[in-house]
Amino acid sequence: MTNNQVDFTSLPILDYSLVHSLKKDEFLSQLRYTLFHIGFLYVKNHPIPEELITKIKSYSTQLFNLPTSEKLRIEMCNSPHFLGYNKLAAEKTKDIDDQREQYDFATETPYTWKEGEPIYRRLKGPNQWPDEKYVPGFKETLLEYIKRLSDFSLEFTQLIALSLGLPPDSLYKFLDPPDEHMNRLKVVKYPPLNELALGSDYSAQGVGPHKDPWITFLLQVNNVQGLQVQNHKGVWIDVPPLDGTFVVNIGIGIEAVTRGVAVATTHRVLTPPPGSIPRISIPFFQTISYDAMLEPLDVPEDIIRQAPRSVVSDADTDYEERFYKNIGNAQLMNRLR
Ligand SMILES: O=C(O)CCC(=O)C(=O)O
Ligand SMILES: [Fe+2]
Repeated sequence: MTNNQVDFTSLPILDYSLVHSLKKDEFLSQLRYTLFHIGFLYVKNHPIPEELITKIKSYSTQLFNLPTSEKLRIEMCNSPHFLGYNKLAAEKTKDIDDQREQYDFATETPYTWKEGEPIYRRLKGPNQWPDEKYVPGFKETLLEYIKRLSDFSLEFTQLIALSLGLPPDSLYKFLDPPDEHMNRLKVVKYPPLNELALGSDYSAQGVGPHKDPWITFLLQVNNVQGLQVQNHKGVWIDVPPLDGTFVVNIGIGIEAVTRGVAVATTHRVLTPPPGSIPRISIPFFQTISYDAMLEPLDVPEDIIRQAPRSVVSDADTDYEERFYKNIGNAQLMNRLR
């Protein structure tokens, strides 16, 4: 650990209203500190309308009450784009089942892959939607939510660039052009331990330790705790749900292109304790272009000098190695495991 390494025991709460005020520099300096030392933050007074969030929260609960036949009709295994429903424990982290049930959705995108193109481009294509008779208005509302989060996340990447002394649109070159940019989102349910039928297996994981690919904006839907991030000593720190906030976190792609100055932090989700209601969350992933090359940006020397490094992590590093080599293939392989 270098001298200027600062550890953390909770996450900062950044006030987005400063961004459109005379105090923008104050926001940028708090953001820079957070990127150097934590890579995870809450943001309050963000631009996503509260009525939209209330609707999305309500739909997210309804999705898990759909008839099983309807869930299975839109199962992810039908989709070459890895969109749709996944049963409990269909995914793994570090070879251990993740005890969560989920739907993956994305910006509605046509399927344009042709024979001869890289196979990972098949990841792009349309959603599988539940029948509107079960969730009237869901499709329109979710697409509106994805659009708003897409705009917010683009603005946020400008702030990251500015805080690191870079031109505001520096990170855009790693994204697809706006008319082809497909962002992804999951609606996730983590049942409590007593509903998992794992006997006395108290090692159940909601999601195992990992880092995200690029940048994530997480909505914690209800008041059930479970998300934790790993600080520099390797200690797991709780990230409790806070009303009116998103949790934002930096992934390995942004860490790579900022020369390690913005840190990607390992996180996990614990299974809720016996007797708890299920935890529901909605992570939105701004998606790096599958064709992107992770060439490092020209971060000014004085910024690089200020940034500490050396972090303890329980995340799976194989994924990172694959990711650096070929982003499209890494994303695809991550799905096929
Ligand atoms: O559900 C959460 O709180 C976080 C989930 C997560 O880390 C992920 O899906 O990458
Ligand atoms: Fe994550």
